Amino acid sequence: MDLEGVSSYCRRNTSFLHGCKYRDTAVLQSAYSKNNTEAPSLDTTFQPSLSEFDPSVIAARHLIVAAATQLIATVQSPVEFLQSHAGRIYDTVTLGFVIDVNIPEILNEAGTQGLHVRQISSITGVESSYLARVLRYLATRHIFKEVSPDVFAHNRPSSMLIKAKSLKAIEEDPISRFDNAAIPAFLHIASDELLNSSVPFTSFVKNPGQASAPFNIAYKTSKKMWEWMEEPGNELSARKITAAMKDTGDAMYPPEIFTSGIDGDALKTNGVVVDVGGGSGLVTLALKKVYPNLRYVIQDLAPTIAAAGKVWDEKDPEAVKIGQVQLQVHNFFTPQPIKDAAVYFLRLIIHDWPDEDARKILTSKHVTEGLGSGPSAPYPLLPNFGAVGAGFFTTLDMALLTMYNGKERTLEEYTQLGRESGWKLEEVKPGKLTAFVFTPV
Ligand SMILES: C[S@@+](CC[C@H](N)C(=O)[O-])C[C@H]1O[C@@H](n2cnc3c(N)ncnc32)[C@H](O)[C@@H]1O
Repeated sequence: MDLEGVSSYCRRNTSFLHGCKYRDTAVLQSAYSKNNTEAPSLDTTFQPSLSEFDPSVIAARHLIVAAATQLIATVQSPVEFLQSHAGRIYDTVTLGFVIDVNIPEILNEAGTQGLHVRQISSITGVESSYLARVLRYLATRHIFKEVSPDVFAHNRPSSMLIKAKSLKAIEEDPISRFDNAAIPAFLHIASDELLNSSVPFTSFVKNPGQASAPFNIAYKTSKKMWEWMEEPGNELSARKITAAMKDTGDAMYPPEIFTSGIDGDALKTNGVVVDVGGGSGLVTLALKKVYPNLRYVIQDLAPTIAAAGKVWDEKDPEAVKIGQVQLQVHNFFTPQPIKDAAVYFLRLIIHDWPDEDARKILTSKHVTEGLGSGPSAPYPLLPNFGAVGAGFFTTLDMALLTMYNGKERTLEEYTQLGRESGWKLEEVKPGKLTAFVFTPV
């Protein structure tokens, strides 16, 4: 069913919700045609276009999804509604499985006519009846489509599961299979490290004194996940997490959300920006494009800095060669070696840690980023747009609790954290990722 079909179906069947009405789907359609791109269709693979970041598209999309989700919660039998929620664990499990056995790449190479499960079985070595059941579970939830009985092909959401390498390259070098494939890496982590760590969730929350986080109970380690990743045997986890962090930003967010976090033009030429816990330097890449007169230091733990070196060799080797960008091994619980930086930029760092550790990290930093905020949805929708608005951040909040006993913080919580560590909250720059600007007290 195309967009107009969904819209007219909704109009015919309910007059209840503000969001799921013709106006919003019409806004979507006109925004796509303004950008000369096709409005989304479930039947075609995802083609990124400018329209994805068009503010009117984002606003209309949020309203439609918030309305549709609320409509389901309202009209579905509460028993069925809860049952379907309890079963969502299998969304995680089946997504992890298809990614693990490279089905997205196999179907990509098969093309639009799709492939019978028997043929998928001969490539993966997985029994075809299991494949049919898993793929049907996902196709029933609009991930992949069953083009004829037992024949599956890609659709719009499933096309995002395709990794960045061919099947042959993946088979030749399995450890690198998630490199440059942020979304598959993220979903695989969800079905593996995150799912394992979620088993002791209830036990931890009832008795938080027993370990640092649910992750530590599940993996029988006292190390934080970042240190655990460095142990022999955990190389694939480390590669996946680096991959998931590296490009999630590129795929999900426009670069302005980083660059608007600092007023780089107001800083002195050659002023230093320290990208603390910078991973592969995604933030620095975006900042350097917009503020080329500044110098940058990307700090992280040794294995991540080694991986970052490879990324910069590919993306901007000159910047490292001339010293404009420096990659530095630094543990942020030890004293900051760069004393006179203009800005210490922390993205997605503080939320990984409980308050006590967050206070230790915040000894010499100026900018951090946290919870998204934006306009409220109209009545009768949930003001935070429910699953589509605050939804991702509440999921992230649970994942952070599970992996590190970290948390997404509110403005008040950030203000308090700053106050307790000698920093005054100067400014809040709203956006998809809100930037909180702190200066020393
Ligand atoms: C959630 S990622 C954020 C990466 C990056 N700031 C970004 O926004 O893409 C957290 C980063 O913190 C790093 N990290 C964890 N513990 C650290 C420590 N003790 N010292 C320095 N970096 C650390 C991890 O290696 C990882 O790259």
